[in-house]
Amino acid sequence: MTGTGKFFVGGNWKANGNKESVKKLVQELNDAKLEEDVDVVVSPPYIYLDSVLNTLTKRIEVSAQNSWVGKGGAFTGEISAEQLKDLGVQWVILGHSERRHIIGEANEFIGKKAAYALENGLKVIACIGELLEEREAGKTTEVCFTQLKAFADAVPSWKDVVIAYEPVWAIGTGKVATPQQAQDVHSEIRKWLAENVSAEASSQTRIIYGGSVNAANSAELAKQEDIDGFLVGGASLKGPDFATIVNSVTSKKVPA
Ligand SMILES: O=C[C@H](O)COP(=O)(O)O
Repeated sequence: MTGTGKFFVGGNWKANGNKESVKKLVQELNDAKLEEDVDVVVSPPYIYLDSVLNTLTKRIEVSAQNSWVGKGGAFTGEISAEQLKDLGVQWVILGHSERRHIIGEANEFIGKKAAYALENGLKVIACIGELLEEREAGKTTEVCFTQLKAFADAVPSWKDVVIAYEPVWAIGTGKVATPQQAQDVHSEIRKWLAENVSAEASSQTRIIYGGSVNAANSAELAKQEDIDGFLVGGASLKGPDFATIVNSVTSKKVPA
């Protein structure tokens, strides 16, 4: 089984940066030479979204790192999907492991967020992935499928959803999954989509990998048939490194 979707690379800046470093990063991205056949998205912290939208090349789309579960209102500290849309934001990352495991967001809540974001015209980067102890207990696919099902139960369509498989043990640790480890899970996710959603969702939904992706390891990962791109954390804070990861799409074209 192989996906047919366009290669996709997202840069999740998390809660990093300040006005000066964001300006520098935007400049680096504007100067970068990016392969054409890749969807490129960056995700700055909320407070920099507006300035990034106003200064970043339109070649690159912009994502929020979270959004509120429903209509905006009396929810102190939250940002609604309507507000993100109003600003011109095109994407939102939902279900990131840092929000699941540090903030405590649950599957059903995340699924509702995805449905509400889609309903309001945002595209969704839906994150799933297992903890180290879950992998060691042989529960990787069980955990991923449970998280996937929560999205599937809530969203009306997968057309505007990209799935990011991010094993938690690989995030920010420098311990990247091997290309084979990532490929095995991606292939299981694609099979799950075929069996539980539709053949169309299975072939067309991009399944991207996240977890210690960098400029040195992205080409090998990109060669795997079910890896349709990346969600990059730390390495997305350096424009030239992020551009190298985007351009690893060229190794996809070389038969592995
Ligand atoms: O959203 C991105 C992931 O959490 C990966 O982060 P990382 O590349 O710093 O490991």
